[in-house]
Amino acid sequence: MLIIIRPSGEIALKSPRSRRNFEHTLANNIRSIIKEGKIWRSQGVLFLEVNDNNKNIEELSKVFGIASFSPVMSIKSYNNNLEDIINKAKEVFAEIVKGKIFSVRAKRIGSHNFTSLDVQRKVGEALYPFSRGVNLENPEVEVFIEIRNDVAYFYYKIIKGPRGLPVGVAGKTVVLFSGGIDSPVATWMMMKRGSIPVILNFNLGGSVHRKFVLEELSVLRKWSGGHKLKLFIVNGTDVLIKLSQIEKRNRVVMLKRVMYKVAERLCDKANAKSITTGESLSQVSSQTMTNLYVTEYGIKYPIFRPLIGFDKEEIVELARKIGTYEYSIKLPEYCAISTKARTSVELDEVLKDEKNLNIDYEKVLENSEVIEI
Ligand SMILES: Nc1ncnc2c1ncn2[C@@H]1O[C@H](COP(=O)(O)OP(=O)(O)OP(=O)(O)O)[C@@H](O)[C@H]1O
Repeated sequence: MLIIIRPSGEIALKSPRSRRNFEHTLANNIRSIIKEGKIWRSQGVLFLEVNDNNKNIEELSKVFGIASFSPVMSIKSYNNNLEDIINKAKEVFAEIVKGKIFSVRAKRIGSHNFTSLDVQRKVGEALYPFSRGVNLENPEVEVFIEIRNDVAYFYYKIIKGPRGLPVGVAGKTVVLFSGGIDSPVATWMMMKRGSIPVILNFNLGGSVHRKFVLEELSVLRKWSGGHKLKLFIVNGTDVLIKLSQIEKRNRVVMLKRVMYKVAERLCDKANAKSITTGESLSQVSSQTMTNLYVTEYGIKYPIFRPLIGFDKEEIVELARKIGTYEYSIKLPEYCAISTKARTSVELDEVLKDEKNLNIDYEKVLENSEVIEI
């Protein structure tokens, strides 16, 4: 089976060098998902040749960097002969247009002694007797012919990809991953922009928490362009016990600060250049602008919050589409940390608490469980 894969529109807008790199990463990602066959680049698209029974093809709709793809039939070296194209079109499409109102769409790259309009008209005429008529604006089925130099491709299915950029082109980010609804969506958004997530979870609910995090990550793994996901699980209850030494009103922001600080150490270790969270402005009291300012004060890496402007309904909609929602909602409430924060903590107080607590972030990270998914 031959498949034509169209990269996201924005890849085509890059400089020739970046475009080549992006397409190359996309091809590698596809290769590691499809696991067999041949893949090659040609004039802005990728071609993939695989066994007809390859079930992994469906996974292409989750590969970032793909705008769409189509299984195609092709004829080679037809010597600029429109008759050959018409005959092949009849062979491929007669059954598809049978009893239906249809339209033919044709595109061309290269020099030929006919135009795309000629192809549409002639193939339309040839298919007409099999059909119920032609309607260019509102057909029941569309059939496509794409002529690229001396090869003509025929297809009738355009399957959408998720667009975005191939995972791997944008470097690594450490994601603070709670297992709630938001952070899996934030992880997905960063992968959509080409970043490889390194997952950091503070376990606050023992084996139940661990189980849901792993399940959500196995869903996200389907969107990772074949890249393995590395998960670091920190013992969050140990941290909570330490935090019982400070005033209740500062604990939630302090816990978040500990998370950011450990994430900072993990960035150093994993060569990641940013931290990502699932925070959305003012969603809960720990996510007010003041509290976010205090939480991230002095952190040396940029903090990305891809959901900052989203409301909960929008996030839920995305979580459903991604497939993590059904696991996130089962995560018990005790794993949510933000319910009892003051909306505006004092930076000086928190910095003083931090000094007194004197947590060894390096050690916290060293003691984490590391899993590769
Ligand atoms: N246990 C945790 N381990 C790692 N990161 C966490 C943890 N709890 C919270 N975070 C990070 O802080 C962000 C905000 O968490 P918070 O509990 O305040 O809000 P939330 O809306 O419930 O987020 P989520 O739905 O992702 O749990 C999370 O999106 C995540 O990035």
